[in-house]
Amino acid sequence: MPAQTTLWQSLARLYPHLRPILPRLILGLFCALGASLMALAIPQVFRVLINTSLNPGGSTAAVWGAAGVVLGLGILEAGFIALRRQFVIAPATTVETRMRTSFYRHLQDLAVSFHDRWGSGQLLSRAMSDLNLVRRWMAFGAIMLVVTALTVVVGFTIMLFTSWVLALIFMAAAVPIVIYGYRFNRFYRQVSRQSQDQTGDLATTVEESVHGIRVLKAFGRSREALDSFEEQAQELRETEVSKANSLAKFSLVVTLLPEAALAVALVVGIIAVADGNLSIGSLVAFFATAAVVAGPVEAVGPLLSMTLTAKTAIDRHYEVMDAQSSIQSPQRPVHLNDVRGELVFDDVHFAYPDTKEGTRNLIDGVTLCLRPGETMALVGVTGSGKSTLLQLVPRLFDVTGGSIRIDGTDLRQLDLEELRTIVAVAFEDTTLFSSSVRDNVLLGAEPASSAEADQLLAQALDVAQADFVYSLPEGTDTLIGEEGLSLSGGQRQRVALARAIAARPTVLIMDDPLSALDVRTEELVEGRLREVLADTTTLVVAHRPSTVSLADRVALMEDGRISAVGTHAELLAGNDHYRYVIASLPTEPEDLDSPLEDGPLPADAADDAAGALEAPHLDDEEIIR
Ligand SMILES: Nc1ncnc2c1ncn2[C@@H]1O[C@H](COP(=O)(O)OP(=O)(O)OP(=O)(O)O)[C@@H](O)[C@H]1O
Repeated sequence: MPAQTTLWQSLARLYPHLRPILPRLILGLFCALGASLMALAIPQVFRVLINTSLNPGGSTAAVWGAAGVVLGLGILEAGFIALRRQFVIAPATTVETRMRTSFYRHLQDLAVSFHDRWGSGQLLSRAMSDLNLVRRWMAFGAIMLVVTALTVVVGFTIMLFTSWVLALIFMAAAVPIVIYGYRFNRFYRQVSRQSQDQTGDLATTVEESVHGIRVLKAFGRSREALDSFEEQAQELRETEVSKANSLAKFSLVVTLLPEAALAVALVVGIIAVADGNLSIGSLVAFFATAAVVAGPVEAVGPLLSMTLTAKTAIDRHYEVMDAQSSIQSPQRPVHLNDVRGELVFDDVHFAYPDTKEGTRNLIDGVTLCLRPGETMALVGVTGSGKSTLLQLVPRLFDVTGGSIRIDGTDLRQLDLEELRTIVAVAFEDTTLFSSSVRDNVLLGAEPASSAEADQLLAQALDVAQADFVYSLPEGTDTLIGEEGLSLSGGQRQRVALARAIAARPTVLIMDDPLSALDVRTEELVEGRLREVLADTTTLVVAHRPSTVSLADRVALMEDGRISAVGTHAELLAGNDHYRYVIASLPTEPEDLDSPLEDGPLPADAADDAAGALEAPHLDDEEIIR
């Protein structure tokens, strides 16, 4: 539940963003005020004109003079309005862009656990529509609210001096408006918050459906998805209708009551003129001023609603901006020179934040040592926490107990950016960005020159067996579409693997990144990886015996710990649980789409598990380190 704040507290949070543009906003305010004063001055010209020049014996020249003054005032009013726009629009869009950029930067900094909790649509609507609302309020709402208030005060003062009796009648209408406005404010704040949250939920639904369109179509669930979307859209519609109704009622009260008061004032005014207590010119000036004041009074409803919506948008913005990243660089980071790549897990414990109390930690005392340059496969039954353990290395999550060290230094002592240069990750679920193959592959690389970039790109694509990119329409410059949807699963995996390789990491973390490759391509990739990344320490989650057999050693994960470490052959020979896990792994790739997919399976890969059974037997105790 978000913390409740008052309108002023919420608006005050904008001050740091507004400070740099304050002079221009103030100039804009003066211009808006100038425009209002010009409008208010026009009735005074009428008063003078009617009371003097239109009387018998009045001069025609005075009428022309008055007309000229009215025209001049009108031109000045229009000029002030144009200047107001000039002063405020550009700086307000600058503030909007800056706020949006800092919002995006903050999203990048926030830990994965934050993104696990928040729907993407909620973040999207905060980044786009909420900041748009804030900008419109800054550029128009805030200024007009001040100008409206001042115009009403100045206008009412003029009306008071013109005829205090009529002015008090007009003023009487303000009492019920203020009372009703208080109720409107409370209701409208709630409903506008609800509507903005529902918009975010709806955006999440659209995002998920577009992302999962293949699954929806394949399972024939498009109809159900549409029904659920319609239901959400309907809820949003109802909220919007109740928002609009509440604003319409408030606007009605704000318009009707002053009009009714003016009707009463007209009767009283005419009687006063008939009795000789008020001049005709003053009566005309009073009503002309009332007409000028009526505009701002009627605008109070929409302006108030705009302000309340902006308040909600500011609150929603700061709910994200106030979230602290639980994973940060230390104040005084340790810098590692010449990293060798020894990776040590020392009694590592971890539980996800939403884990029920009293449940055993998912990672419950993992102790493991990877020597520099070693390739270690991580094996375990599904759900045993292998992927979770890998995510602790680049600090996507932090350990809740124990430590992970690179070359003897706790990861938490390293600068995050430096850590993520040392460690590169290739996930099974590959995310490619909407840009060229080249940009995707070189995402984590820091080449010194474009020639080096070309070389890195070619080498990474070669190692990942991703030569297919050269036959794409624009070669490596081909845009691979939103999240690489235009590529097949295996192609995407190879581009993502090339990305990890191009980063030239000292420690490479791979979460079953070759699952979509056929065994022979996988073997080729592994072979080339060994050559190119001979000094790279690699920890790879393996779901196939073929991947396992290519590793120097294998670590077996069981009940949140590493229960055995050894070569594939050693473990097969001496560990029942390992044999059980290996037997349950699929031997076939999930997606045969490589250029070599039609080739025969190499005999050694096919016979892998069986052949290894003949390996010598070793005790678990003997092989664990
Ligand atoms: N972000 C998360 N928040 C909460 N729980 C999670 C999260 N990610 C995974 N889990 C839970 O942690 C457990 C281990 O998941 P993990 O993906 O690490 O297992 P795994 O051994 O890699 O499984 P598999 O072999 O099927 O990929 C699962 O029960 C899963 O539901």
